[in-house]
Amino acid sequence: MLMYHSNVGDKPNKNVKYSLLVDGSIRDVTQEGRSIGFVCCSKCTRFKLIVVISLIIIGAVFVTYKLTISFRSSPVIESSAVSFTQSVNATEHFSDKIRYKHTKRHLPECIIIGIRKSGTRALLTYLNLHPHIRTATEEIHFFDNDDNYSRGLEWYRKKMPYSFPEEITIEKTPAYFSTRIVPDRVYHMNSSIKLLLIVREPYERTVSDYVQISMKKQAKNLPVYPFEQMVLKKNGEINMQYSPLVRSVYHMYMENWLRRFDLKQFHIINGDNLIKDPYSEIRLIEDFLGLSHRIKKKNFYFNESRGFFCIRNETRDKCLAASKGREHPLIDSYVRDKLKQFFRPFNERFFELIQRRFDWN
Ligand SMILES: Nc1ncnc2c1ncn2[C@@H]1O[C@H](COP(=O)(O)OS(=O)(=O)O)[C@@H](OP(=O)(O)O)[C@H]1O
Repeated sequence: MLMYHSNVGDKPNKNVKYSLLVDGSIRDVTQEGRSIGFVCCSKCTRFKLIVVISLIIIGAVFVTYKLTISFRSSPVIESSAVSFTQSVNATEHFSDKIRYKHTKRHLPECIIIGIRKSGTRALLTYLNLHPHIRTATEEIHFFDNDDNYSRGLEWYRKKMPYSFPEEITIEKTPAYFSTRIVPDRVYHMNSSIKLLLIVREPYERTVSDYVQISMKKQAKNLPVYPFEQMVLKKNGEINMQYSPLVRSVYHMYMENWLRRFDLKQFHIINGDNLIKDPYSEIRLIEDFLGLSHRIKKKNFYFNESRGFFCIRNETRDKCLAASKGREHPLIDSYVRDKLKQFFRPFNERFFELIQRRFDWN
């Protein structure tokens, strides 16, 4: 039904305020909307015809727009049905299972390459709040695992969530940062990819890595030794064979990545700050990815019992799994100071490489 101001008829009827186009004819109505009869189309002026045609075009554009929106909001459940409760508790899995029309699986345009135990899961979970970011739920280990890599890029692509072309797909596998072959392989896939690297104070990260490995050993009934015994040799020297410690010597790995990629392709996230102030770190990432600021302060709330930030939006309220934010053992202060001292020159080298400092030293 289309309305416009009317002046039809030989003798203007004061009651007539508008005419409606009904089935190709024009019907006059009063301002109150009462119909007072049909007026023959042949009396239409050229002006009125232009107005009618314009309104039809506007209507057609509006209908097309509405149809586009409805395409996007009518998901197709791809595999097993997921209940609403599941969707709230495990939204990342949920987004993997539903497929919106006009979406495809895309190779990632951005990868979280590490560093292990620096908050990579929290980072991915937070970024998943953004309406233009799609994240792969699992760590895919494509570039660091020879078997997976030999399956080819098509295998990798199929591990990605469905996304619209304008959305950014992100995968995280923290082992990428410390695996020598990975930069070459990533470069081969996409030399202009964006890389997110989250780092944490190296001593804290080492302890976190130790705790993770100890828990896994415990679960397999394997013996677990104190941290101090693992990081120091019997003669008191630092045990450079201990992998959680070696993984905190960031500059070695960074040098390897910078052989392939320009520093501009990296955004480095302060993992210690992500714990304290996730919102400000996420804003910087939105800028780096060229996205509008859609993740808001209100999406984060501090959960007292967890001692960490959790997230919420209209559909979900989520804290990370209990395996994130584990209690750390109390470490002998002599060993702690010795390790911090040990990391100092390596940290300096890392700061030089990334042209930025953290307050670790
Ligand atoms: N919001 C929130 N909730 C819980 N935990 C948080 C959060 N933000 C950052 N962190 C820190 O993330 C640390 C685990 O890092 P990763 O996710 O990179 O670990 S992993 O490499 O994927 O295993 C984890 O380390 P630990 O404290 O040693 O468990 C946390 O300190």
